[in-house]
Amino acid sequence: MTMRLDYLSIFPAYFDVLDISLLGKAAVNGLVEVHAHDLRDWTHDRHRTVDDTPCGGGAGMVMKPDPWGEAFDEIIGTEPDSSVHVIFPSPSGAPFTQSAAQELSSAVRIVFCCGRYEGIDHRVIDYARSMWTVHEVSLGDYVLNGGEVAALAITEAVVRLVPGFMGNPESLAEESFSAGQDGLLEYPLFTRPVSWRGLDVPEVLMSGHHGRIAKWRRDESVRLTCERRPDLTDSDFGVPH
Ligand SMILES: Nc1nc2cc(Br)ccc2s1
Repeated sequence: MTMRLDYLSIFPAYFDVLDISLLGKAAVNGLVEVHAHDLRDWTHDRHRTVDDTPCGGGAGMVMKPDPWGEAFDEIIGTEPDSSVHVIFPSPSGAPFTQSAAQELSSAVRIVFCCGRYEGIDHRVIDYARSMWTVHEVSLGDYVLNGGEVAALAITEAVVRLVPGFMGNPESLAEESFSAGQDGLLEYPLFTRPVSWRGLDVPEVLMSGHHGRIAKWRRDESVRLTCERRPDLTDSDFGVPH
């Protein structure tokens, strides 16, 4: 099954980067198909205008609905289809999570709508909700200049979970937030040399005692999660299962 990814943006060149590294390889072996589109291709005036002043006043500009609607008609179609996932990165979106990435990794089509300026006319999102499965998502409590960087981050989080993408899918099981980690942060990692600039690999990791190593790793994951992400902990984490 090939996952088709479309990107609508006034800066489609942001997505040239998807031709390199693992993502490029996935495209080559047919796992994903990437299409970036310039929203201005659906304007009809000499200046290829995509924005206008906000109704009700206020600073900045808002993206006009017309180009988005015409782009949707051509890229996605005019019939409702809940199997199409349309993602609007937005500072006011719901936090994007690893479980959302996991769910999206089985999608057949994902369309990223990258806003600029102060944002997109809300009717575009309302229209999209009437047609497809829409996700308004945020990557964190900070504001970017547009949705493109967020779309790239979401793409990477999703595509790496597509079956067949990662050479060694076992490595996914032990990552932060993965189910295999019980949603805990990943433990610290070490490799050779055993001693480096006066800093040594924890002895337990060199002991060859798998039970002790597993316990050390679990304890470190719980410690890190409690320290850095108390929002992820619940009363159970303190007590190893
Ligand atoms: N954190 C985020 N900031 C922004 C800004 C714009 Br403009 C569009 C999308 C996003 S996602």
